[in-house]
Amino acid sequence: MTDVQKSEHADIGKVLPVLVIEDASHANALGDALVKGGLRAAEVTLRTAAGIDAIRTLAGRDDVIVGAGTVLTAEQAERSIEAGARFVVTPGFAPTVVRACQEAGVPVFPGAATATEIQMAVDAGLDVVKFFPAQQLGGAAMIKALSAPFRGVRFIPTGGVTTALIPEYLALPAVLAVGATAVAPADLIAGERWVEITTRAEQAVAAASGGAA
Ligand SMILES: O=C(O)C(=O)C[C@H](O)[C@H](O)COP(=O)(O)O
Repeated sequence: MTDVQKSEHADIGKVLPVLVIEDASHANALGDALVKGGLRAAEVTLRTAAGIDAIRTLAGRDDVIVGAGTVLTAEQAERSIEAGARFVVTPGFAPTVVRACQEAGVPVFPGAATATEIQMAVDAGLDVVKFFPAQQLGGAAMIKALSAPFRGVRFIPTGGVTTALIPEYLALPAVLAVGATAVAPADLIAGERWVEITTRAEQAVAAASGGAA
């Protein structure tokens, strides 16, 4: 693994909002809402056509660390990185995508749901995986079990992670951060409900630091 990757792990913080943005013109107001709520990293999914433009907009800000999510192909990884993505997240493990990110020197957090997939990530030189879909796979108990043989691996559980579940996941030393759409759900973004998103961000930050969810 590269030094770049290691040194950037901490930059995503403890809570990574997973964003589904339908209209790229929402990106800046959304960035403001998240930053105001105490979050600085965000994963913009490529589930929507606006994803790349939203990444480009957020990458232009020095108060936001933006990554790309739902990256399924090497070409999407390259386009995201060209748009300014500082990290790449994938739902499963694709060697071509991992390689494209490594060649670009950009951290990649591939999805892993089984010991075999974690082992593939380790074999590719990685030490951080997205554990997806976390809650459906057995949640914190499953990560605890999987982390026993993979001592150096850190997990970003994502999928079904509510604010109330954040403390349980972050209590595990193997958990680097949690990912969730719950901080800024697509309907709140589309409805431009920035105050509510800031409140949700604040609640997530409080939950992550051991305060009330
Ligand atoms: O499209 C992707 O690759 C993803 O990023 C999947 C998301 O991480 C989860 O769907 C988030 O799950 P929820 O927080 O339960 O909504």
